[in-house]
Amino acid sequence: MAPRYYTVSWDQLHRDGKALAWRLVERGPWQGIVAITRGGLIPAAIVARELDCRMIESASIVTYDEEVKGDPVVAKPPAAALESQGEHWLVLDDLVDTGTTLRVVRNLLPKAHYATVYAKPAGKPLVDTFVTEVSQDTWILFPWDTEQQFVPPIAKAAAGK
Ligand SMILES: O=P(O)(O)OC[C@H]1O[C@H](OP(=O)(O)OP(=O)(O)O)[C@H](O)[C@@H]1O
Ligand code: HPA
Ligand SMILES: [Mg+2]
Repeated sequence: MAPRYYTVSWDQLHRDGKALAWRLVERGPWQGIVAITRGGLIPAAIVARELDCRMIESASIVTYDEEVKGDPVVAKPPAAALESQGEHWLVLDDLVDTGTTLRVVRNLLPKAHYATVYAKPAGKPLVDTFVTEVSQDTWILFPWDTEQQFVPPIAKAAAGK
């Protein structure tokens, strides 16, 4: 398990998604957006709203079971973007970590533009545009993977109560 966590709230994700849209608007116009499910779906909705884009395709690459990594499998190819090899399409994901997922999609859509909200160093060469970098040993906690819960006061935690 990764020793550090970077917790992202819904508000922060919305702000960071809009910051990504600002960077992408000047690179358009885009034929459409390919959202990499499932993590890319919410950033894709935020960016699509800001870029006034209504053509949304999806690609499903299954790699992780919670925090355990396996071999990537294309569970659903981005059919609408395949013919043009992704030219003028924007591929969106929530983050790039090792780059395994984007490497698979890049093989399918070599001419697309690749964007993520967050990026770790090993995955950076695979992404064209991102907003925030975190260290490789940080696990990003997204709002859909977490919930708020009670935390005891510091004094009680320190006393082991
Ligand atoms: O750069 P990588 O090492 O490939 O890791 C990044 C990918 O891992 C996560 O998806 P995951 O496979 O967990 O599926 P999910 O989006 O359905 O949660 C994340 O949403 C990225 O798509
Ligand atoms: O840091 C991460 N957070 C959430 N999902 C992930 N999938 C790969 N890396 C991560
Ligand atoms: Mg994902």
